[in-house]
Amino acid sequence: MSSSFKALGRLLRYARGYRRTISGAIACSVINKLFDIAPELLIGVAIDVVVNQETSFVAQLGFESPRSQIMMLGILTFVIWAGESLFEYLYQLMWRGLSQRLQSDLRQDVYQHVQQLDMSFFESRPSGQLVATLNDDVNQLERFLDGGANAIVQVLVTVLAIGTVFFVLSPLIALLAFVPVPLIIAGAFYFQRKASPLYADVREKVGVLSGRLANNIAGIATIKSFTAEAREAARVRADSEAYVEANRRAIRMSSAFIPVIRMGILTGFLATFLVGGLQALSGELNVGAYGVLVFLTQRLLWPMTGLANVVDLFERAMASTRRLFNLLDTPCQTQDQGTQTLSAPVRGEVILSDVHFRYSRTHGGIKGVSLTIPAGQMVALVGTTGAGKSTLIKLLLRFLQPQKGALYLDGVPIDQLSLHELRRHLALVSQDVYLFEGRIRDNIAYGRPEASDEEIIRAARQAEAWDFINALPEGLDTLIGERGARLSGGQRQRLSLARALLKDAPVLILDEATSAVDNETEAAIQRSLAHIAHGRTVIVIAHRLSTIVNADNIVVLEHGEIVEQGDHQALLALNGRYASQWRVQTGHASDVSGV
Ligand SMILES: Nc1ncnc2c1ncn2[C@@H]1O[C@H](COP(=O)(O)OP(=O)(O)OP(=O)(O)O)[C@@H](O)[C@H]1O
Repeated sequence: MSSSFKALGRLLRYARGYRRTISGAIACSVINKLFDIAPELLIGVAIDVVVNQETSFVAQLGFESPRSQIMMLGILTFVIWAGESLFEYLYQLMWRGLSQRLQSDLRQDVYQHVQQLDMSFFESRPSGQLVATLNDDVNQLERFLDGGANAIVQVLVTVLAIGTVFFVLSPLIALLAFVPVPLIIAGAFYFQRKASPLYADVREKVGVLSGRLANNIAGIATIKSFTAEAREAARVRADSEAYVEANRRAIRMSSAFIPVIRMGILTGFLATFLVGGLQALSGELNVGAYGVLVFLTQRLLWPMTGLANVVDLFERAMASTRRLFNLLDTPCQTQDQGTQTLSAPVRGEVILSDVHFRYSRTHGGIKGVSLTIPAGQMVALVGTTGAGKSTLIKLLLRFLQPQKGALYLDGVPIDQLSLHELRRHLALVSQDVYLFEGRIRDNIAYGRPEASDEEIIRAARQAEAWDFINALPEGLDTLIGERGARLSGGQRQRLSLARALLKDAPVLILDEATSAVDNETEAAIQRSLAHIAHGRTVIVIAHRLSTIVNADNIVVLEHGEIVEQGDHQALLALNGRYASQWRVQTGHASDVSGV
């Protein structure tokens, strides 16, 4: 329970900027509720007018004739109903407006924070879970603010306002009618305490389910090719059932609440009804006051049945709020505090000095790599799978932080540069090409949205992508589908190369750009490599050694360490791991130990 109020406190602090709207919304809810219970008072006053006529309560206010008293009550009734409607309109407008603003702010803030988080954060959880938090959890909060917040305010006003009327009219009956109130409130909090972990569980389960769905839809080709549909359907069923079960436990708890509350209400109502009736009969209590008390007991106690729903909404919303703030509180390991800038023109010299990095989960990584890549050179990283090639690239991009050693760009330690300053000088064609849904033009221009068509076409030509783009009926305006689904693998590779080239960074990094493509694309990339290497530093991770024979330096990695380096001829002459792998790949295999 306390954690829910903590979450609420946090939410209120977050919503500081909306303090005026919140106060306005609360004020409108309060006024609306006061108007809402006023007609019951008027009924009592009307009964009093009819029974007591010239000696009635209204007569004492100066309206002597019973007719003028009734007319006055009619006008008052009109004003009260009109006021109630007006303030209902206003509080709806304010609460809903607030809910829209807050949900949008929170979603944007959480998204912006999540975007800054380290790659390891994304590797350690299913993306669907994040999407669930950004969508479902934000929506829960919206639902609470749309209705729940107003309901809480109005229940409080009801108790206070009706309580005051009761004590004025008959303190004895007030006591009797109010006996169930603490019980009901205690019951609501008891229920809330029990329900809280159940709702946390519901949110958890929905996250798992969304994660599974998103993963499966993304991996649908794999599922189909392994004919694993039945197995996946069973897993989705299990997750979906777990969600149903978690909800069922929460529902069982919330459903028990209302019948219990109703019995409490009955006690209060009966007490007012019987004791008040007897007092009215004996003349101790005014008939009108008796009417008011009987009506108001209902108005007091019935809304409390709604308390269960409100607490329900509140709990769900606070479970979601906690998840959102947890994301917002997730610290970013990669410090972006560098303030140095590189002096122009950036040459693109990269130096690694005794760099160590170990992944905590797999103990893979790199150990003590020192390497100088002079500006303008092409360096190839080769080595067996898992040797640490991609890890080196991630360290250079500062997706990872070295545990020891340092990396330099143009002589400046890269952690002294802001991430923006560092990354704008590095262009990456990554292992898994990611294209965005949209037009070819926007994908190529992703790094420089302001690029002209001429520049886009030049980059496409350099990446040997222009021929196929030009052959498409809609050319650069062709929509390529999610992740570029309407293009071939080779075309996707070429587009991502064009995208990197258009960025025109002094350092170009190609991570296995040639391993997953057809021979023609490989040849095309090889041709463009020779062309694009001109005037910039190129770091290539290659599996096909034929693509990098012209590299200035070929670095062979094994188990995270450099074991050989030199140009193609030098490495062949060394007759070590590179030479043996070269023989395997060119068909002169006498030794099959892989590089
Ligand atoms: N995110 C990660 N978390 C934990 N361990 C990792 C992670 N990424 C890579 N590793 C481990 O670190 C080692 C080096 O991986 P890396 O991806 O750098 O190899 P690579 O040389 O690029 O391999 P490949 O050529 O197959 O892509 C491997 O043993 C791998 O299991």
